[in-house]
Amino acid sequence: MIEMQSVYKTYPNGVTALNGIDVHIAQGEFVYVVGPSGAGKSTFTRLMFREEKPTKGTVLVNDMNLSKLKERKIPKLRRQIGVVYQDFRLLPRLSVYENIAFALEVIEESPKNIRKRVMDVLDQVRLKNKARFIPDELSGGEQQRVSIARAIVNHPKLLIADEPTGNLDPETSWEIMSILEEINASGTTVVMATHSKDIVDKMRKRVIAIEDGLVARDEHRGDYGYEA
Ligand SMILES: Nc1ncnc2c1ncn2[C@@H]1O[C@H](COP(=O)(O)OP(=O)(O)OP(=O)(O)O)[C@@H](O)[C@H]1O
Repeated sequence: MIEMQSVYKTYPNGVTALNGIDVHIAQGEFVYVVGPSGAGKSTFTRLMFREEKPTKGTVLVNDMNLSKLKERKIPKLRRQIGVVYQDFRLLPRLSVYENIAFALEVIEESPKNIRKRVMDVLDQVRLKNKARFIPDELSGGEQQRVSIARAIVNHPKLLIADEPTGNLDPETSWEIMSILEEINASGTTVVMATHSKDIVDKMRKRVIAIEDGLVARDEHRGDYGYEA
């Protein structure tokens, strides 16, 4: 599902964030990406949905070669990938329902399908009763659940989460993790960058550690490996 071969990324300001990454992630895996601040974790995940382009090397996602992907093909790639950020990134003036429906309206789904899909994902993230609320009326954990619902409403094969629990307290973080686990159990590949030792050590999944732009460790049922 994701293949990186000798991937380098140097930003225009001269900072080299990735320094020769080789990684293979199979469909259905759950992968934590860990490592010190500034090690290249976000850059690594941003390459997967063509938010960034590699300076050198090959990035394949769902059999698409992202190094060669034409601009006009990017929407097709993004429809297969859901992305969740630390800061939720919801549209503040739209309701919960509208924030999620928006992702389907842009791909011209029928109104009937949109309604069904939005209500299904709201059920999945346990927020059906808050469909009419606006983001400001929700707790941080609820906002993150809306952003997860928005990310999965299209049935993506891949869900990328960049520190999804970074702004949340431990209890709320566990709610988010149980939802991500359910999504993964239904067959979606999940790649999650995190600084949470607690979560990584308890959930025991594949751990890819990035240090200085290189894969320093890649273990199945790995641990966080750094001090909290
Ligand atoms: N858009 C950008 N332009 C220039 N340099 C960048 C950009 N994004 C990241 N960098 C630099 O690339 C390096 C890797 O950053 P990245 O955000 O990938 O690390 P990270 O491991 O995700 O860090 P953190 O855990 O703090 O989020 C850092 O030195 C950072 O300053």
